[in-house]
Amino acid sequence: MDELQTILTEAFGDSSDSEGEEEEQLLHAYSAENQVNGKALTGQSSHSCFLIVVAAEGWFAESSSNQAMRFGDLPGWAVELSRSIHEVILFGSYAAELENCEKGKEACIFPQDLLWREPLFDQLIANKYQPGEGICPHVDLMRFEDGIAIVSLESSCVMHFSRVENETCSAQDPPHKTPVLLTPGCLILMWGEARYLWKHEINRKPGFQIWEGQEIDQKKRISVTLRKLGRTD
Ligand SMILES: O=C(O)CCC(=O)C(=O)O
Ligand SMILES: [Fe+2]
Repeated sequence: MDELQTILTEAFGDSSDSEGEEEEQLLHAYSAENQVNGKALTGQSSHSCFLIVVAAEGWFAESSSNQAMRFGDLPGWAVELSRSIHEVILFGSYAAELENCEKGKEACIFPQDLLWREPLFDQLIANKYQPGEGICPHVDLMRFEDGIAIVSLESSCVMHFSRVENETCSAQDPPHKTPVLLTPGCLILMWGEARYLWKHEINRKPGFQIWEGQEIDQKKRISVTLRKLGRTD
């Protein structure tokens, strides 16, 4: 097994051993609210692999650089990452189905048509945020297809989701925001309503990163977002 595979296996587990207990512990399907189809699948503690590969790419070597993008052929590690996300979704869907079956609910972590498209992702963006820096409320550009994955690294933070139609809210009537806790190594999957009808944001200014009544200490944070460009024909 090559080094990259070892690193990815540490982060996501060995998908070939789908009956292993390790994998069972590996994934904790997490969803903030049922109406938000953004799910986070939390891997084991080790997410240093992505930091290693991001460093190896030489991205962020300059303190002034805080964003790197790739279109089309993704670097090998991102292809591996896409594969791991695919495996995680397959396993997570199975686990969610079992759980929801008992509750008589429908389960879908990521739609099958998106999961099996080729390639799963062909655009990558890595963002580096210093403490206090975040991202304003937005819906990702329509040039990207449905089905977006974000891997959140280093600092924990809270991502807030708010309905698009809340745009007209006044200062007296601020939009309702649904918080989702992102711990290091979290995978966020945005599709359907969560991708098109909800804005997402990370406000890391003091007073906004509250989880269970506690302000989360904000450190440097890196995220890796994977998307697929829409067809132009
Ligand atoms: O940094 C993040 O987790 C979010 C990134 C994001 O929303 C974007 O690049 O569109
Ligand atoms: Fe986004």
